[in-house]
Amino acid sequence: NATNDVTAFGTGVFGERKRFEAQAFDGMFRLFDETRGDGVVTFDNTTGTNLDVVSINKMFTDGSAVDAHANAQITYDYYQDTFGRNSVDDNGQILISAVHVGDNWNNASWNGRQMSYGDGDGIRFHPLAAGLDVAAHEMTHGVIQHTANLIYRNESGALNESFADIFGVMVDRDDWLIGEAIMADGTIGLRSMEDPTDLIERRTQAPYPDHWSRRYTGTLDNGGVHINSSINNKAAYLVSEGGEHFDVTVNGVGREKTEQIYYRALTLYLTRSSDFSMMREAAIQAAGDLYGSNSDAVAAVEQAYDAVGVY
Ligand SMILES: O=C(O)[C@H](CCc1ccccc1)CC1(C(=O)N[C@@H](Cc2c[nH]c3ccccc23)C(=O)O)CCCC1
Ligand SMILES: [Zn+2]
Repeated sequence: NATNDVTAFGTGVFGERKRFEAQAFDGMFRLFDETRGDGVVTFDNTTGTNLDVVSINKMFTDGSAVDAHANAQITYDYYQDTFGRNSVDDNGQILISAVHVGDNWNNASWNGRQMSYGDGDGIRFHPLAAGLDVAAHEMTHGVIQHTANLIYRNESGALNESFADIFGVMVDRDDWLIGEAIMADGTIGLRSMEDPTDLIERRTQAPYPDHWSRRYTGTLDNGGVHINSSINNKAAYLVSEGGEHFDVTVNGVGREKTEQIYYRALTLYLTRSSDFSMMREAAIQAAGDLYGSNSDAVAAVEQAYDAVGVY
């Protein structure tokens, strides 16, 4: 209840000071924020008791816990402020984050109920909770689950992954890279929406594709869900920023219109089995609904999907 809500402080993985809502209880403090929906809660997976991360005072020193908690709050606020959505289910579902999952685990995940973050091995990855775009990526899987619920394999799965990347970079607004803050191996990020072929995908050791003709057609990674997502990522980038791609010129319409177009397509028009071609139609329809059927936005969407070879 409101009386226990406190403002607490902490230092993130990279030492930056943060301030966030937490809760006082039994003379201690815990990473449980009751001011957002039914709550934002963060726990340390190593304690095994599913207890929220606690502190004897208002200063939290577990960097992963501080970052996971603050990033979940930022992502909650993004969905509320940008789309009027109250958490992953639009009904205030509690946002749970677990940190220090696995043994130097070089990954993160959404398991249908919570976000989980590995500490990374310090060679390939820093603690993944430090990535705001990672938290937003994981929470967006929760949003997708409660909306189009795109099947997690082949083209529908690549769209699932692409939406998670799109809203990942929209929350962490500074660039079009996923994971730029958490790479320990000197690469610029995990994936680039601006130039997918700048980076190599780990399983196939191939550059991420930036055109449908370069799609992965194998069975690894559930049919390349983290690989072919880059085709739709490039299209979304072009809708927003514009550019010349495979001899097609796209006149971008900016991040504000792009995030509204993709959110409307995801929540109103896509279904579990939607493929890339349906993604094109859904984005055209959403852009038309929002900005008019003869708008720059509709033109940008058509040009962008032409540019990546999706019709
Ligand atoms: O949410 C997701 O799609 C990814 C979840 C992966 C997963 C799936 C099932 C069970 C456990 C983990 C996690 C992220 C991801 O894109 N992982 C990629 C890339 C990757 C990260 N660490 C790796 C280590 C080895 C190979 C690939 C990877 C993957 O798992 O493919 C998202 C943002 C950053 C990490
Ligand atoms: Zn994902």
